[in-house]
Amino acid sequence: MLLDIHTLLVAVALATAFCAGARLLLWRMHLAIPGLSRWFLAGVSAVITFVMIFAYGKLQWLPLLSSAQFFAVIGLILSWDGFSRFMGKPPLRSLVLLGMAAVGLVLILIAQTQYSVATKAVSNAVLVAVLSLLIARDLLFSPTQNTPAVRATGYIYAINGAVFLIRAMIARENSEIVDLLNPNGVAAFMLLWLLCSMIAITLGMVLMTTERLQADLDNQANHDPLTGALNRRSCGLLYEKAMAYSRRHKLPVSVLMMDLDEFKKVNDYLGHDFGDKVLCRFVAEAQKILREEDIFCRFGGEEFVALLPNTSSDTALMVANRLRNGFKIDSDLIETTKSHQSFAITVSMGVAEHQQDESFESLLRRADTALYIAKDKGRNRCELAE
Ligand SMILES: Nc1nc2c(ncn2[C@@H]2O[C@H](COP(=O)(O)OP(=O)(O)OP(=O)(O)O)[C@@H](O)[C@H]2O)c(=O)[nH]1
Repeated sequence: MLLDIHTLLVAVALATAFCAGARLLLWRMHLAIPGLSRWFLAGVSAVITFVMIFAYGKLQWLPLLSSAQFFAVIGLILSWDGFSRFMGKPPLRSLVLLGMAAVGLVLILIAQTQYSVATKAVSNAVLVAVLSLLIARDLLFSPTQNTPAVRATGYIYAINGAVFLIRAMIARENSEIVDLLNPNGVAAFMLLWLLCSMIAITLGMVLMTTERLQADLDNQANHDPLTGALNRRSCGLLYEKAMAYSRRHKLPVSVLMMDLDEFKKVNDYLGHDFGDKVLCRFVAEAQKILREEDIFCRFGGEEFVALLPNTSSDTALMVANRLRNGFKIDSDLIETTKSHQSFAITVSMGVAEHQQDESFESLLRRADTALYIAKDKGRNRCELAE
């Protein structure tokens, strides 16, 4: 197969420019997602790199080659910073600046003192390999974002690291052969790899962004925006599953139906915003006290439901009272800060254990009846269903 080096170089430069354009669009379309601006700037750096390599090919002026290497490394540092921001890690701001200054300085010195081409080729390849492997490590071993697109992008960076390590080894033996403008198989392979990896990485960035948007959508569809608790829609499915599991394994399962007391008064006297804060506090308290396997959701307004798998009514009543007391202590604090309005913010609960062959609706109805008995008996109490 005959591959013309200059045609390949033009193809890589064009593909890089298209990729930078795609990254610009990605960033402008999703300004709220962190890191995308860095990916675009990295794309611009890559374009500058190839323009400089091209110019070096024409002019044979060594500082152009050093600048190309400088921009290649800056591009990688910007990408790394972008991935860190995207994954919610602290940005590499100081590292970026330090890296830019150090690499720039070293490359300018190398260009001026005219070290051998081999030294430059080896040092540049090692630098690119190390940065690529660092990015790959962040993507492949992320504890929070282990998604297919993140892993796939991580693998591309890992392969890039390996390719550049091999390039460094070849450059140590023969610096001429790794020269991208030298028409030989190594240079052609390198240009082809750069073409493919640039497209694959940009595609990876697009897919990572799509995954993020999908996760945000799922989150919005399943959670109450005010308190962050699961909403009624998403709980339906989870409840069905938990009930089916308990039925199959003949395990007890109980339900807590909870309603904040005289919440209208809270809103009327202390304001709607304050009411919102009380709702959030209640959810925080519930999430602190309930177990991970318990399914807690905001059923609507100031009403909440929790399904407690593998829990009998006695234990459920104990949990309900613990939650009621925990929330009351919290509300006492609120009361002292608003001393001119003296009423306690409390919660009433109805507790019901699932009976054999009972439907979920009937279980909820019994818990609801118990809740209204608790309200009738003066509120701030938990009642067990018949
Ligand atoms: N701040 C705030 N208030 C809400 C929200 N959702 C529902 N509410 C209010 O909750 C109050 C519920 O009032 P009611 O149904 O009369 O019940 P209550 O005042 O709690 O009385 P009892 O349940 O009998 O103790 C209404 O005033 C609603 O406006 C919300 O998201 N934020």
